[in-house]
Amino acid sequence: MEHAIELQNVHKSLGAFQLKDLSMQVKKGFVTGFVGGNGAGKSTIMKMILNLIQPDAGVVRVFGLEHQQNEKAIKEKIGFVFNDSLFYEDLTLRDMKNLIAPSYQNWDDSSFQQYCDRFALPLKQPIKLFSDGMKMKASLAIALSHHAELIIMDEPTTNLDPVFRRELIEHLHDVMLDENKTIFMATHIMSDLSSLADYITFIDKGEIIFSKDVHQLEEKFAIVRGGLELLDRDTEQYFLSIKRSNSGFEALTSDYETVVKLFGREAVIEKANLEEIMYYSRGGKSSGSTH
Ligand SMILES: Nc1ncnc2c1ncn2[C@@H]1O[C@H](COP(=O)(O)OP(=O)(O)OP(=O)(O)O)[C@@H](O)[C@H]1O
Repeated sequence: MEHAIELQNVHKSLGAFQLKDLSMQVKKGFVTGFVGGNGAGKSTIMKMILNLIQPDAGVVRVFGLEHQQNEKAIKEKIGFVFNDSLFYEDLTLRDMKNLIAPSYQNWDDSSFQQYCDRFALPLKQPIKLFSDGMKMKASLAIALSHHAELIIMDEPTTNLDPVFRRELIEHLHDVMLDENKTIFMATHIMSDLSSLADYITFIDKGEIIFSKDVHQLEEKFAIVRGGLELLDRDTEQYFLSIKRSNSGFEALTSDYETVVKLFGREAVIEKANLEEIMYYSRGGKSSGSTH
């Protein structure tokens, strides 16, 4: 299957921060949530996908194409929505649209009009009078109006109140139902992803810890709590990370069924939610045994 995004053996140094030999893929036609703590490297990777920064080594492909030879073609295929407003805020949305539209071959004015109606965006008001939620919707309307196949969103819901957040997520649902798009979205708000995302890619300190199907995460990942006497070389292999204390251990497994068979009632085993999976995965391999 052709991937919407592919990073292969990418290296990048930014001050003290490094991406070392990073490889990842984003599946075409699905929503992938990109999660990880502050400074994990999400924006850096998104900027590389948009060709705003370049890797020191390695390859970035968008729909199989590399930026160097296909800058214009890739630009047509990507729409981006960032947390910070990228507009000249003294302009009206109509003026802003008139400024942006000529740079896209596939710009579709009637589609833009439809999204502005759907998102209740006023065209004749200066953008500085828009709320954060309206600015976000305006970015999305522009991203969708040049028929971008890939929508990249960097924390689109961070500044939004719960009502606007839900509305935006519903619009994204509609976009996925209506059209054959790929959405790659960085966020810290896990509840946004549980209803929207098909896949989750988790990055920590510049390292991809996992990239998995949401259902697989829900079905297979669990938190196990028990006494230290349950841990030995055999049992530890079923855990991705283990936190030990005087009163016992807490561990993350990606093999719920086997661990239930192994420990039965000797341990407390509960399915893990996304936040717990991230919390226990943090630090990756250094925080405990791996398999
Ligand atoms: N131009 C730069 N010069 C030096 N360091 C940089 C530069 N740009 C980013 N960094 C560093 O790279 C690291 C990764 O930053 P990045 O913005 O990609 O993280 P993030 O996962 O998007 O974080 P957040 O969730 O807080 O937005 C951070 O430690 C940041 O300080």
